Amino acid sequence: MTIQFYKYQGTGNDFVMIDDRAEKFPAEDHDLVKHLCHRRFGIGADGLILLRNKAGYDFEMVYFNADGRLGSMCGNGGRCTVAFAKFLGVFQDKTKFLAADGDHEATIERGLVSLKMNEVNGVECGTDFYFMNTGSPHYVTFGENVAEENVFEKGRSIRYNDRFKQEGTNVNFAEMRTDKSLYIRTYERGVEDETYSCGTGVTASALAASLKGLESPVKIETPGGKLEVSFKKAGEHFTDIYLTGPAVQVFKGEVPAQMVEFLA
Ligand SMILES: N[C@H](CCC[C@H](N)C(=O)O)C(=O)O
Repeated sequence: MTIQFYKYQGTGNDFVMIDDRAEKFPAEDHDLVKHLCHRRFGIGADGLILLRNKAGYDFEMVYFNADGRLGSMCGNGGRCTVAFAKFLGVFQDKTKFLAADGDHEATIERGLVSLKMNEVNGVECGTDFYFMNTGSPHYVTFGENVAEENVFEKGRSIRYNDRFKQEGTNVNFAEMRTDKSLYIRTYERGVEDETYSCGTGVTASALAASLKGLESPVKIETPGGKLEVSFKKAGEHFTDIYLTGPAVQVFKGEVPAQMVEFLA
């Protein structure tokens, strides 16, 4: 069996994207997913996404982290899957799809995908951090000179501390700039490294920043590009959360049968 795939990136968060409407992909083979995501032995990606049919929805997004395990929600991956669905002709103007954390709606305008995220009910406010679930768990810490931060070392030490080592967490380092925009770098669980951008992390950081006084919409820059997060806020209850930014098809290809068999 060969595997046809596309490669997408959303602000540098990159994904192997597979049209699996025929449900042929061996999704239980986590080693295969891990190999396909490997940057030396495979295609190379932060995650792998299957687009599948789902009754009552335009499609379902099934997301795996680069470590091969089924993931929770992925904001940039969600935006890329919407762009892929549009490319495949699965929807026209507005789409409704199912992801790991439930229903999502999205639109595409001038190449920018606007993805509705799940409501956030409650944020843990620590002494020097915020912790919340935006579809995936996110620890957010604010600082200065985030460009110089050792995101890998510090992020990893938080992700593997006593509190988080079991379930894991993503760790975001955010800087509030004088123009009220945010600069964010993220250590991602499941990739276990810094990625160029993390959609659910950018969303969590924008909501955390709103508790420090920033108003919607929040403009964000990550090492991989620019995003925007808008929302409605009532205390620590957030609704109508939209993550907006580019999602780009980079190339398409085929994993040959002997490689799939070798990996299996
Ligand atoms: N890159 C993703 C985050 C994936 C979350 C995943 N790394 C986890 O929580 O296990 C995003 O754009 O939202």
